Amino acid sequence: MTLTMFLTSLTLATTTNLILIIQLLIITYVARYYYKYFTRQSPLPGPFPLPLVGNLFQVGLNPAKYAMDHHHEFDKMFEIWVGSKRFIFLSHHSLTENIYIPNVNNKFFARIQIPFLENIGLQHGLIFNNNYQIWKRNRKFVVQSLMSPRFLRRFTLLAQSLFNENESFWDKKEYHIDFAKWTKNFTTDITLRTTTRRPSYCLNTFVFGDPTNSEEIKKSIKFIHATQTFFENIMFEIFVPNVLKHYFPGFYHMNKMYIKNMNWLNETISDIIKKRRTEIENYDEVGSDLIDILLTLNTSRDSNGYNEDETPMSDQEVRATIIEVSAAGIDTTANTCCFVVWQLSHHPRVVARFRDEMREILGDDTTRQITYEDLEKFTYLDAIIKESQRTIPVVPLSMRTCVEGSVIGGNSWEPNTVFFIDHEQIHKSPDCWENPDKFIPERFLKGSDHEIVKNSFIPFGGGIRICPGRHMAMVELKTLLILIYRKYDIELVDKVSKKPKVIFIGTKTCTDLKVIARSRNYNNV
Ligand code: HEM
Repeated sequence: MTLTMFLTSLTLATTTNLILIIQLLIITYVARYYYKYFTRQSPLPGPFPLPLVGNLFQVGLNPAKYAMDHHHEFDKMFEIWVGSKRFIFLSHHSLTENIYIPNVNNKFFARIQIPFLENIGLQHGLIFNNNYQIWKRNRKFVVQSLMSPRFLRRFTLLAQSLFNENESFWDKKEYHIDFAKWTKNFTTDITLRTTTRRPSYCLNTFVFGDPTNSEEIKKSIKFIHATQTFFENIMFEIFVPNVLKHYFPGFYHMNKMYIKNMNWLNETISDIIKKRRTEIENYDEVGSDLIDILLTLNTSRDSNGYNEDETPMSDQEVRATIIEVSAAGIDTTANTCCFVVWQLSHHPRVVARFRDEMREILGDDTTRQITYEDLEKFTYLDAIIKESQRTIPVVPLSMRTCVEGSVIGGNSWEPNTVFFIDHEQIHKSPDCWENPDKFIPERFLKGSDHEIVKNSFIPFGGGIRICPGRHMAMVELKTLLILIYRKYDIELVDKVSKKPKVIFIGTKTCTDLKVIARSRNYNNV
C-alpha cells in the first residue's frame, strides 16, 4: 500500500466517522428533545414542536396572533415551544391571581432573560430588569417623574401646543389623512420631547414635508422606525434560535438589521444623555422632563434632598430606561388612539354623548385651553377609551416567568417557566363580560350594572410591574381626542371592513386608518 493510498483510506475513514458522530449527536439531541417533551410536567394542549425550532413554523414571531387565531382549539391554558423552552398561555382572569399581585412576595416578578439585551447593556432599565433592588429604585424614579401632577399638567399643555402647531391643515374644508401615520408622528414627537428634552420634528415633517433636508429632522424620523423595531427585535430574540440567526440567510440579515438599529438607538440616546449631564453640571435649570429627573434624582441637584442609602442612576441605567420608555410609550398610545377613532366612527351615538360631556366641562368655546384638572372630569371619555382597550387591546399579551416552582390552574410549574397572560381573551371572556364583542362604554361608568371582575380588564398589565406610563397615556389620549372631536367630524374612508387593519409586531399595530376630517365650524357656517 502506497502512502497516498494509506492517507486516502485514513481520510475516508475519518470522514465516515465524522458523519457517524454527527448522526449520533443529532439522534441523541432529537431523542433528548422528545424525551423532555413527552415527560414534561403538567402537559397541556398545543401545537406539536420540532427539535431546535419548537413551534416557530406554526407561531412565527407572533404568539399574540397565534393565540387569537387558535384559542378556540384549546381551553384556558395551552403551551407552545420556543426551541426547547416552554411558554404557557393563560387565557382566563382567574389564572392571573398569583401573578398580578402588587407586592414583591410573588414568584412572578421576573420577565424572560434576553442575553442580547445584556450584551448591549439594555437590561438595566425597567422592562427587562430582573434585579429586584435595581428595578425597584429605577421604577420609583420613573413613577416619580411620569405620574407627578406637575409633569402631567405640563404634558397636557405640550400635547395641545403640538396639535395646534399643525392644526392649520385640519381647518381645511376636508382634510384627508392617514390617521395611523399622523398619530405615530404625534406620539413620537411628544414622547421624545418629554423623555429627552430635545426637539423632535416628525409631525411637522409629516404634515408640511421637509424642505431643509436637515440631519436633525432625519434623526427624528429615524426614531419612529427605531422605536417600533425595538419590540420586533425582542420578539426575534426570544423566538428565533441562535443557529438560525447566525447561519440562515434570511434570519442572518434580519439579525444584522436589528443589531444596527439597536446600536443606533444606544448611541443616539447616549449622546443626548452626555450632553444633558454636562448642561446640568454647568448649572442649567433642572426641568420636569424624564431625562432631567433621572439624571438628578438623589444627587446634589435633587430638590427633594438626597438619601445616602440609595445611589443615583448611572448613565447606562438612564439610557436603558429612556430607550424602553420611548419604545413602550410611542406605538402603544398611537395605536390605542387609532382604535378609539375606529370605534367612534362606528358608534355615532357614543360620539354624541362624548360631545355632550365636552360641552358640559369646557363650554362652547372650542379654543379654550384644556387643563389636567379638566381631563379628570371626563368620565365618559375615560369609559370610551377603556372600552376600546378592552375590545382591541394594543398589548395583547404580557409576559412573566416564575423564579421558583409554582402552581397555576391546579398545575405545577418548574422554575423559569414562561407565562403569557392573554389580555385579548381575558377581555372577551363571557365569564366576565356580557356581550363581549359589543362596544358599550357605559359598562365602565360608576353606578353601571356591570361589575368589573378583578383582573378581567388589564390593558396596562397588573401587579408590581403594571405600566408606569398609564396616566401619561390616558392624558395624551384624552387631550388628543378632545382636540379632535370638539372641532372636527371624522369619517372613515373604508366604512365596510369589520375590523381595523392591524399587524402584530409585539404590539397590535394599526397599519392604515384613512379618515376625512371636516371642520365643524365650517359645516355650521
Ligand atoms: C395606551 C398605552 C399603553 C399601553 C396599553 C401599555 C401597556 C403596558 C403593558 C401591558 C405593560 C406590561 C405590564 C405587566 O407586565 O404587568 C407595560 C409595561 C410598561 N410600560 Fe406601558 N403601556 C402604554 C403606554 C406607556 C407609556 C406612555 C409609557 C412611558 C412613557 C409606558 C412605559 C412602560 C414601561 C417602562 C413598562 C415596564 C414596566 C416594568 O416592567 O416595571 N407605557 N405597558
